[in-house]
Amino acid sequence: MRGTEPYLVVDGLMKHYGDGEARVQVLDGITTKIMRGEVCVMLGPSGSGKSTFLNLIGGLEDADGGHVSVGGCELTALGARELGEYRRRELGFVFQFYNLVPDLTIRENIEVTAHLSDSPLPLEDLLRSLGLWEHRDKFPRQVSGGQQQRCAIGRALVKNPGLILCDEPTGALDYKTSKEVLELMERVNREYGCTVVMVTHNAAIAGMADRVLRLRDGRLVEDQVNEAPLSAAELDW
Ligand SMILES: Nc1ncnc2c1ncn2[C@@H]1O[C@H](COP(=O)(O)OP(=O)(O)OP(=O)(O)O)[C@@H](O)[C@H]1O
Repeated sequence: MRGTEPYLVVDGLMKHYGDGEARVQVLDGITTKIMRGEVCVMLGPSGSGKSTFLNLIGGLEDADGGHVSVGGCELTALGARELGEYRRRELGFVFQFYNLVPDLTIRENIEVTAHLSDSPLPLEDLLRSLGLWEHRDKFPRQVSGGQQQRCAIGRALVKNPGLILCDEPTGALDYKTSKEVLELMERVNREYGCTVVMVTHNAAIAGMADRVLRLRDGRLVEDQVNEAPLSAAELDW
């Protein structure tokens, strides 16, 4: 559901780790513009810098050079406190291994982040929409991996964020459950209008993207708009 307004603007983004012989240039001048409401899929081999890219956009790490702006807010100019506020207001994160709190129920895992928002989505509607209503009082260990990932998506979404960053969201799931989670992400994007940036090893997932980015050795070797994305249900691998 791509709009026409640039939402995530990345210009000449640089990041390295280590010094001297141990120095690794992880991101080497990334420049792209992602429109509001786009589903953007980033592909690239292991070690190409995908997670680092997400961490910089998510304000979890500092860049060495270049600029990132999200919804008109220049991240590289923000201090630690303002970055925390940016994450709270604008961002939802979804990880490969769900990262749920084991001692909280499914409902409570989502409720915790709802409290961080000034305008959270209604919890009951969200639990029903995620297919988690009947599991709401269970603990994460009592539900399947797919249900745990649905809960993690709910936790990211309940804040009603502008941007959802997903790092290998289907990496730990089987084929059928992966498709269900991707269909949920598609619905979330359509219904709530949030921009989605999804990092994955699975090239087939690029079929549902409005924009495909491909990283190799810290450089963007592809930045392509997909004029006719497939629905998540049509993906196959
Ligand atoms: N905190 C760190 N300190 C030192 N090197 C790091 C650090 N984080 C990442 N790296 C290195 O940066 C490079 C890119 O890592 P990154 O995790 O961004 O790649 P990736 O494309 O997400 O890989 P994968 O698909 O395996 O998750 C790798 O060579 C990695 O070893």
